[in-house]
Amino acid sequence: MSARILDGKATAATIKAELTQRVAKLKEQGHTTGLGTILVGEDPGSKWYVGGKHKDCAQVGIESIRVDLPEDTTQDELLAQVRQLNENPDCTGYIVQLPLPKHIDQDVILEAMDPAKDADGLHPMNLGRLVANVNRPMTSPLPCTPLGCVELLERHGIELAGKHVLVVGRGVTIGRPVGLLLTRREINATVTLAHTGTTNLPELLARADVIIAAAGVPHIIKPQDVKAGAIVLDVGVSRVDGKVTGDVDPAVAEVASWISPNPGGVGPMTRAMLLNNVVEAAERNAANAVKTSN
Ligand SMILES: Nc1nc(=O)c2c([nH]1)NC[C@@H]1CN(c3ccc(C(=O)N[C@@H](CCC(=O)O)C(=O)O)cc3)C=[N+]21
Repeated sequence: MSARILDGKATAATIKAELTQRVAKLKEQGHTTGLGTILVGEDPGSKWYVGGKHKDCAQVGIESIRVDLPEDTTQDELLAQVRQLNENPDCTGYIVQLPLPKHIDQDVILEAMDPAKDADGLHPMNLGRLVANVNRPMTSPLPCTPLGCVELLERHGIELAGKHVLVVGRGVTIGRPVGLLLTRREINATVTLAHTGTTNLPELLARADVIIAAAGVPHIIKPQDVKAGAIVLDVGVSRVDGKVTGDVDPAVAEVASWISPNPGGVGPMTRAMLLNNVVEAAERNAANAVKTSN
């Protein structure tokens, strides 16, 4: 048996086509949609990601504002840039590319962002809203990678209600928030969160209906670890000999029913969901403008 492919690249292209329409509609109504990025330092991987986000914006008609700062930027200088984007009316949403240099406190920067412009969904206010809201529709930005995982499964017709999902990895961008999203009432999955302190990972892996591998350890998930017919999302990104390498051994495709490739799976979906967050923020602004003018 060979698993079917959760094609993130193709799905992201479909989503981008839909977003293009929504951006055009906003434009007709006189609203511009703009994404800002702040990059600190010279890391080639981070530069490549940021460059990709600007290309994505150009494709869907979103304006983009790029702020690149030197590695030795102080925390106060970065805060000043954050405040500028908070005030800039052409910037509908923005991200501060992570990780930041060690001399800058990431939490201080994230907390200084306007939560309404937080395109990554990582501001503590927005993470808190995700914790607090179980039933009601979410009206605040959600973290892009968890959203990308959910959207990738939904658009392949995969139902998550009642399924046992094992998340491997407890990072703030995916591991911790994805469980909050999957246990919302409208999705109704059951979630286990495993991490480096977990003592029975083999047992948990063997039982899982869905595995979300987000540990950032190359090929830690092996075919013998996985239940026959499991659905496997490969989220981890490492570089081995310069090549993008996921957390999932490609041989897992012989055992799983569905698998997301890496590259070509969750990565492109993360980028599409960033655009989605910016467009949703612009749509909320447009709706609020109508309310206040009435
Ligand atoms: N504030 C912030 N927001 C982020 O969303 C954020 C971040 N910081 N820091 C770094 C991580 C990583 N990340 C990826 C996005 C897209 C791909 C992606 O599209 N990858 C392609 C190509 C991979 C390649 O060839 O290098 C793929 O999977 O097919 C991967 C990784 C976003 N991140």
